[in-house]
Amino acid sequence: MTTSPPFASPVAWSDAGQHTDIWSDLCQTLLPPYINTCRWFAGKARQQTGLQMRAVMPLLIDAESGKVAYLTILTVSYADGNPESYLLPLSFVSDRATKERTFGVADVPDKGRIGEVQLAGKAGLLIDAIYDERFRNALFNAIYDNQTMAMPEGQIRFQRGQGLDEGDRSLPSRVLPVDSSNSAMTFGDKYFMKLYRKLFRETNPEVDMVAFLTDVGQFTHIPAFGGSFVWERDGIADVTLGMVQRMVPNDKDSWGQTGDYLNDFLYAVPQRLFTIREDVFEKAELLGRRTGEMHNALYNPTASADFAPEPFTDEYRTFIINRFESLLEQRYTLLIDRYTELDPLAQRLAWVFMEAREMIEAFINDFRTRPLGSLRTRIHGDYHLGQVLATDTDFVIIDFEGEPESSITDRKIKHSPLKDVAGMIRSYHYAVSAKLFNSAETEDLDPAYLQRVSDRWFHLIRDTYLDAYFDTFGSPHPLFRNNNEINFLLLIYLLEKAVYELGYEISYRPSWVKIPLKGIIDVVTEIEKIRLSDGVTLSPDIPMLQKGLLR
Ligand SMILES: Nc1ncnc2c1ncn2[C@@H]1O[C@H](COP(=O)(O)OP(=O)(O)O)[C@@H](O)[C@H]1O
Ligand SMILES: O=P(O)(O)O[C@H]1O[C@H](CO)[C@@H](O[C@H]2O[C@H](CO)[C@@H](O)[C@H](O)[C@H]2O)[C@H](O)[C@H]1O
Repeated sequence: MTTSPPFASPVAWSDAGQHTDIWSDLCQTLLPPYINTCRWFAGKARQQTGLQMRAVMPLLIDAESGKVAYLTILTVSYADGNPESYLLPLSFVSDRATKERTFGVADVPDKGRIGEVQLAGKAGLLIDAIYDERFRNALFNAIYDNQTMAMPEGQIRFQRGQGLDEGDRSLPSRVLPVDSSNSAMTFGDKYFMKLYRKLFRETNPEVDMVAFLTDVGQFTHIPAFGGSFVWERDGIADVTLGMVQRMVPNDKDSWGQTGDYLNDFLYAVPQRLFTIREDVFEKAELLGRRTGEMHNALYNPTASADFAPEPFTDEYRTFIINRFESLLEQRYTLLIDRYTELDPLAQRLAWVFMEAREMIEAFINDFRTRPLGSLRTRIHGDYHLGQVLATDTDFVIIDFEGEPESSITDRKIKHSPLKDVAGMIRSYHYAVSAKLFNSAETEDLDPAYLQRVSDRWFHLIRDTYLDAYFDTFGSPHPLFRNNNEINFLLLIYLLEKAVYELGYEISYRPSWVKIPLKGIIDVVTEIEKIRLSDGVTLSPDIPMLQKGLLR
């Protein structure tokens, strides 16, 4: 990624920390196009109105040469809604470094290249510093050494956790080639470091969830905690910048493992054979059990207020209803804006969703008054197959950061654990839909046949997962009052998750939009069944689901 002519400034890279001009110039030139290519930048689908440099924090990355990188915080403003802040670490690699055969331009992959720059007459490349090994090492060693670094504003506190072993300083590192909401690095293939991209003025929930699950819940199916680094300022809430965990040796996550199993399934589909290997059921059962154990560990009536279980209060109901309404509003607006870019099937599904608006709103409204005796606790919050690493014989659950779209305060709200269960059920639905509807093997098959087969696979795996999950609680359990409440809450959370996913896919993977749309329509079909058998709950003047539009 290059620009021509290169960005030029009379200021040398090592002095740039004191010069605000260079940063405001970069915010007008190289940085906006760059961040719009990054997977971690969530504002791509929104109308951006400006980019400002909020903070510039120097970090010494090479003591001998005095080289620095900068941890910068960018604030992006939008035509609608609140601004967002992102962490972008920056490093400068001079052309000369390449000639001297030290770390150089050629070592930086395309996705890390921000643009060519000329600083105080020195030509080189401005890069995302995670691609500079010296920067990665500086972060890791600062955690190992429990350093505190004074910054122009406040300080960065690096804190080592129990999972980081003595002697493991200065390990070789690399950036993991995963495309996700944050950036992932490994050290000595023994430690995993996550650099948070979207920042909030609050401790990241991942840090307190992992601490609670390890110290109080004694839950062992998460990676051991290796430390964190946090930006601290007087009188302002801390901002978590990154975290280290033990690396879990795994071939793939459960999304990849389920995808492999689905390949076997897929090859038999054109021959009209329905075959699911016993291993697939065993894995779904084991995952149901591990999910139940995680929720048992999070259910602790004697825990401090942050984690103690709570009933379904009016305040919570209002929170869910308001969130649902604003999610729906945003999603309908996004769908209308992007409608012409959708493929024909997605367009038909989008119509059914739009026609179902009144029914969905009436269902959500029912949540306001329905008596609920179940309880709420802290939960994972963004639970799906990609958040579960598959080891040889078991599972390890990762990424307790919560939903990337929500504020940190909202991510700490207690929910029924069924919200996580709904997340995993949605994920099984995603896995089979993505495989059957996006593969060459099934391209020529009748879509109605594919849909039947896909639904059958999904229902069998979902029920296996659910049975194993509920078995871990024994019966009855204070978290779940009765089956009626379980069914109602699952529907609410399934619908909420699918509506959330719709926005996620429009922003990140438009060709996948039909998967959450189908998920929404399936839940609305279930709601309609309730409505037909219970004329009292929902008003009869609301139109029925317009499935005819799918033809
Ligand atoms: N402790 C770990 N050990 C090994 N790999 C991990 C570990 N934690 C995360 N990963 C890998 O990094 C990817 C991204 O991590 P995740 O926590 O999901 O980040 P994000 O918040 O960006 O979604 C995961 O999908 C997984 O492949
Ligand atoms: O893992 P993240 O915290 O970045 O979560 C976000 O990205 C997920 C995709 O990577 C997204 O998950 C959706 O797609 C998955 C398949 O790729 C599927 O298994 C999930 O069920 C579906 O929700 C997640 O919603 C988003 O928050």
